[in-house]
Amino acid sequence: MTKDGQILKRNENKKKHRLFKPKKKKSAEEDAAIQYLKAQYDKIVPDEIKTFKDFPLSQKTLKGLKENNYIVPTDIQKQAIGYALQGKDILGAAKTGSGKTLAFLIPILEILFCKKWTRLDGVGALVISPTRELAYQIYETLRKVGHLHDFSAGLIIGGQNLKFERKRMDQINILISTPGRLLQHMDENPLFDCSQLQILILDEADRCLDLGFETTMNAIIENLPPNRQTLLFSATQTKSVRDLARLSLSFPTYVAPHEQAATVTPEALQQSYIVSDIEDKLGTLWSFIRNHLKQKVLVFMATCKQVKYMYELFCKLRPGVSLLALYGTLHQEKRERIYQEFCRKSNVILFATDLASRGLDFPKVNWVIQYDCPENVDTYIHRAGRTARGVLGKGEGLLILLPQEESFIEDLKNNKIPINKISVDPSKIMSPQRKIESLLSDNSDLKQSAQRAFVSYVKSVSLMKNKQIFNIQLLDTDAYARSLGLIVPPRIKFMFKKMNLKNNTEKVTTENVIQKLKSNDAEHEESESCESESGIAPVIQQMKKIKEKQKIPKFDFHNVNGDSDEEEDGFIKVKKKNVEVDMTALEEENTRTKKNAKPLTKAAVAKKILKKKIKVNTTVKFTEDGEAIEDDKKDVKSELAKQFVTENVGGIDIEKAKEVLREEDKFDKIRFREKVKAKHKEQKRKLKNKKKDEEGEKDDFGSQSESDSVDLSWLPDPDKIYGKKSVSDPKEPASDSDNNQANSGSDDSEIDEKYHRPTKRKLLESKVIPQESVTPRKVKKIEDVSASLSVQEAEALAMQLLKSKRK
Ligand SMILES: Nc1ncnc2c1ncn2[C@@H]1O[C@H](COP(=O)(O)OP(=O)(O)OP(=O)(O)O)[C@@H](O)[C@H]1O
Repeated sequence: MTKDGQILKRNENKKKHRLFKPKKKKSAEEDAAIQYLKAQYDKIVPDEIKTFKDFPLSQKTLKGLKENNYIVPTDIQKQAIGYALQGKDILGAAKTGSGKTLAFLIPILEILFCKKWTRLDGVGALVISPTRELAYQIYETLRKVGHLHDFSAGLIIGGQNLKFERKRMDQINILISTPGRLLQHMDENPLFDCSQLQILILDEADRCLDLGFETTMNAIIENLPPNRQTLLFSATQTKSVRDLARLSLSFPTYVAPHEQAATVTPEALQQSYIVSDIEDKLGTLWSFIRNHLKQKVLVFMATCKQVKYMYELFCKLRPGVSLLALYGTLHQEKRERIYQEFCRKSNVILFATDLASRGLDFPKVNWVIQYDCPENVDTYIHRAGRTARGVLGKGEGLLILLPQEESFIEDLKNNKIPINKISVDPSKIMSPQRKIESLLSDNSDLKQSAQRAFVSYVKSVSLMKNKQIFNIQLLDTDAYARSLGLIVPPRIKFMFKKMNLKNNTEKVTTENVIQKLKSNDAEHEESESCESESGIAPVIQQMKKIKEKQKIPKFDFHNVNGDSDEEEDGFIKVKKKNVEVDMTALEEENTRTKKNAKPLTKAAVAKKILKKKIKVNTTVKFTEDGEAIEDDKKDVKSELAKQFVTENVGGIDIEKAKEVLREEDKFDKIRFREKVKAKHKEQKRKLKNKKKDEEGEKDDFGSQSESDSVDLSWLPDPDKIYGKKSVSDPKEPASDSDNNQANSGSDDSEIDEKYHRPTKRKLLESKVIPQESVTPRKVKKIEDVSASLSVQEAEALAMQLLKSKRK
C-alpha cells in the first residue's frame, strides 16, 4: 500500500484509527541504532564499566537515567545489566540498598526497545514483587527512568479496583504486580495475555516465599511461556529460593558482587546496640526522639498493635516532631499516603512493622531504631538497610535489646555485621511514665490500645522460633505492662491455657517441684560464690539477673485461682512460683525416670491387675456422696449363672456361657413382661385420672347434682336467652319453654317477633363475652330451670317477666 493510500484510508476511518493508532514506523536510523547496540552486548565487561554511558544503552534510557542523577552504576548494576542484555537468566544477590531495582529495570527497557515493542504487543515484561509498597516503588522508578520510552506500564496490586485493572490489562507492556493479584488476573481475566512475555523479574524472591506465596509463585510460573528470560533477585539464598530458581531459571548466571565483602550491610551504615530492661525501653525511645527532633527516624516494632499504640501515645505526649505509623492492617490508600509523606518529610518519626523493612526506599533516613529485637539476622539486615542507601547514602542504626536477647549480637557478628555496644546514661533517660498513666486513666480507648499492644507483643515473643533469644519465661510482663502505662497487666488467654496444662503436670509432681526449688537455690548460691572469685562482675551480674528472673514467675496470672488468700500461703506460693520456671526441668526429669523404668509388658500389666483383684471391664457408678450405685441389670438371677460367676476364674467356656445366657434370658423376659405390664397399668391410671378431671370441670360449669336447689337469683333475662337460642342453634330441639312460647297467643308472637329482630340478635351475639364459651352453659341452665318447674309455674313466671318488661 502506497503512502497516499495510507493517508486516504486514515481519513476515511479517522475514528477507528484514533483508537488503534499504529506506532510510528521506526526510522531507519533507529533500526541502525538497535543493530549497533545489539552488536555491543557481547563486548560488555562489567569491571570496565565506569558510568552508565559505558553500557550500550538507548538514548532514551540514558537520558532518563541522567535526569534522575543516576550516573555511576552500583556493583550489582554493573554486573546484572551486562548479563541481562546478553540474554542470560540471572540469579542475583546483593546488599540491601545496593540498587537492584535499576539492575532489572534498565534491561527491561532495553530489551523491549530493541524488540521494537509496541502497545499492541501486550505484556512484554513482568515484575513480581512481594509487597504492594515495593511494587509501587518499582513502578515509580520505572516511570521516572523510562518516561521517554513509548511503553505502557501497569501496577497491579491488591487493594485496588479490580474492575479498573481488568479492562486495561490488554494495554499494558510492563506489568508490575504482587503475586496474589497477578494470579487472580491470570485465573479470571480473559483480557490477560502473557503469551508474548519476553522477560520475567522475581524481585525479593525470598520475601515472596516467606510471605507464603510459594504455591502462588509456582502457579504463576507454570502459566508463563517457557522461552522467556528470567532475573531472580533475592537477599538470601535459602533452600526454597533455590527451588524457585530451579523452577524458573535456565542455566542462570550467579551475580553476587558482595559475596566476598567484609560486611553484609552497607559500609556507610554505622550500627550500634544498647541493652535495656523492659521497663526502661519506652523511656529510652522517648528520650531518643526528644534528642533527635531534626532527624528522619524509622522505628521498627514487632506487631501492628504495638505500632498503633506507640503512635497514638506519642501523638498525645507531643514530642515536638511529626509522627507517622505504617502497618499492615491500615487501609491501602492510607498506607500509600503515609509512605509518601515519610518520603517527603525530612524531620519525621515513622513507627512501622516489618512491612516497611524490605525493599522500601525511603530517601535520606538518618536513623533506623529497632525497638524490638528482630526475628532473625535477615530481618535485622533489611530493617537496618532502610538507611545508608544508594551510592552516597549514610545513616545509623540502633538496636535495643532486652538483657536476655543479648546473645543475638553473636548471631549478627557471625554473619559479618559490625555492631558496637553503647550505653545510655540512665540520668539522661526521661521517662514520661506518670504522664502515660494519667493519659490512660482518662482515655479508655488509649488504654484498650495499650492492652492490645501488650498482648500482641507477648504473643509475638511466644511465637518466635529462636527460643534461646525469645524466652517467654524471662519476659517480665508486669514490668512491660507498667512501661506501657498499664497498672494492671491484661490477662493473656493463651498463656492461661499453657498455665493450666502445666498445672496439671504440677499436681503429679509437687514433690519434685519442691525438690527442684531447693536445688535451684543451692545452685544460685554456688554461682554467687564463684562470681566473686572470678571477678567478671558485669557479665555475672547480667547472668544473675536473668537467673533471678528465671526463678520469679513473670506472668501475672491475675485471679487464675481467684484466690488471693492462697498467695499468702507460703507453700502454695512456692508451688505457683515454680510452675513456669521448672517445667522444662520437670519434663526432663519425667522423661529421665521414664527412660530408666523397665518397659511394661502386657503380661506384667495383667499380673498387676490380678494382684490387685481388679475386675476388668466393670464400671462402678457413684452417687454424689460417693456411694456406689448398684446396677440390678447386671445382677445374675439364675442359679446356673451364679454358679458360673463364682466358678469363673479365667478363660471362657463358650458352651457354658451360652447356657448361662439362655437361663438368664428367661429371667430377662419375665423382667421385661413385668415392665410392660407396669407401663400399661400406669397408662391406664393416667387415662382414668384425666377423665375424672374432665368430668370435674364439667361439674363446675354445668348443672349441679340433684341435691342442688333452684336458685332463681341468677336467672338470666329470658328475652335474651330465648331470642338467642332460637337463632343460634336451630338444630337443637326446642325446650318446653320454647314450645310454649311459640304456641302462645298473638300478643306473645308479636313480642316474640320483636325479640327475634336480627338487629337485637346481632347485638346480643356481639356482646363482650365470646358466644361459644358462655352459650352452652346458659342454655343448659335454662333447660334445667324449665325442667324443675311445672308447665303452669313456668307460664306464670314467663307472663310475670313479660309484664314487668312492658312496664
Ligand atoms: N546508580 C545509582 N546511583 C545513585 N543512586 C542509586 C543508584 N542506583 C540506585 N540508587 C539509589 O539507591 C537506593 C536504593 O536502591 P534500590 O531500592 O534499588 O536498592 P535495593 O537493592 O533494591 O534495596 P533493597 O534490597 O533494600 O530493596 C535508591 O534510592 C536508588 O535511587
